[in-house]
Amino acid sequence: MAEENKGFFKGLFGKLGLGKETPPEPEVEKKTGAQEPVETQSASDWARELFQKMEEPAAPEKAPAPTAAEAVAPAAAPPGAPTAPAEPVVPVAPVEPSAPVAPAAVTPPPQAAVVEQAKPSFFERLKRSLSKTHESIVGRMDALLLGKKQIDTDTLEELEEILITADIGVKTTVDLVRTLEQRLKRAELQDGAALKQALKEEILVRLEANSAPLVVTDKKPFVILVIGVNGVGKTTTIGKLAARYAGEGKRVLLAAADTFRAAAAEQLETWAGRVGAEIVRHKEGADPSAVVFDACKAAAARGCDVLIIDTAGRMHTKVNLMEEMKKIRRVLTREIPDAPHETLLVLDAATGQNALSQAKLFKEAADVSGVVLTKLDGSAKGGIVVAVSHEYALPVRFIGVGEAVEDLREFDPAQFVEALFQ
Ligand SMILES: Nc1nc2c(ncn2[C@@H]2O[C@H](COP(=O)(O)OP(=O)(O)OP(=O)(O)O)[C@@H](O)[C@H]2O)c(=O)[nH]1
Repeated sequence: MAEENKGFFKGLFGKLGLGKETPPEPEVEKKTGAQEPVETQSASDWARELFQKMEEPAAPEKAPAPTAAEAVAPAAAPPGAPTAPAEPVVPVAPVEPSAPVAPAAVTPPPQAAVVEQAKPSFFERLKRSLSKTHESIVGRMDALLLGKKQIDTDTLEELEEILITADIGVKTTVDLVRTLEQRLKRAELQDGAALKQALKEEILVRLEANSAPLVVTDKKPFVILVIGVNGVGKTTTIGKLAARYAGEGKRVLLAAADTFRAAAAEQLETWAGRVGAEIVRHKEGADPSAVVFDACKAAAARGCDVLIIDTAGRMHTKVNLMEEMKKIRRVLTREIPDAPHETLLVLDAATGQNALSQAKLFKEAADVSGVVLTKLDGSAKGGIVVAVSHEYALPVRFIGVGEAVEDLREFDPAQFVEALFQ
């Protein structure tokens, strides 16, 4: 399913005109959700159903067997799919058109087998996503400890090197190793197993110290400003968040303030239609602040619960970034005095140290209040989660482990560490 989606996404959102930065032109056309209504009801019902399923506790062992409908319902249609999600289709044996068939004659599909293959628990998927990171930390640690009778300071020095090269970050690694040295002095690290357990505990302590979920309060609208350089997965993350909140029954409005690229607004519009959200967008090249202004007005007029603002990620220098952010915030606070309620920085975990540099730049320039780490799936650089959280004291709100809508999950430090070490 993920592979299928990948191909679909690539085809649909190919980077048309990427890097093409046209100068802002006077705003000519405006398009809002009001002018082009979306089938809000059915799509949000679909999102609600999906997220109800997602919020079932992730069992490390085995997921409970879903119902017959779940067994055949599509997990997530790719963006661009019809707005109204398809009804679950229960496959039945083909019949002759003229031959009347009694209902009892319909043979149910072999559900259990389909379900087991189609729906691994989120923990299982997380574990799979972190397998390369597991290899780069735990795998190398196992090789280091192989045949070692006792743990000494040399072992910890070698562990230090492993952690630094696994993108845990220099500052966090030094802090971790110092703590392990103290535990060694207290004779707490008798063997390799004790060292591994101690490292796991210390990583968890550091993740938990800065961990906090994103709480969407009843402020109307609750404004989430989404920032990050281009290509990290901002738009996709916004789509997934919109699906989450629409699934909770909230009225969601998206603001397409990434006006540099027409495809960005189109991509967002596709997500809006798909998950039952509304959208405010202007023409390519329009002033992002004008989009924000219109979106604030629309959100207030329509009584929206959540307003999510997509921004362009082409602000390469700190000065540019600060100027652009100041402008957007000025417009925002004029309309909604305490907004944004969350400034969410999206980072691509696969970029490792680069993501860490972005966290530094954006934290200094843009008042970040939470982080989303995307593309943990298949990356060996998952250690960056620990570095971002500990080094910059930024709460990781969500992690992305794939392109599908259910692949964005609230960050749970204990679950993350467990999946990493298992
Ligand atoms: N494997 C994987 N791919 C992801 C994840 N999140 C986003 N992507 C993919 O990353 C690519 C870029 O995502 P976008 O949402 O377009 O990124 P963006 O930051 O909005 O990019 P611009 O619009 O160019 O600024 C898309 O192909 C997404 O499907 C994730 O968690 N895992």
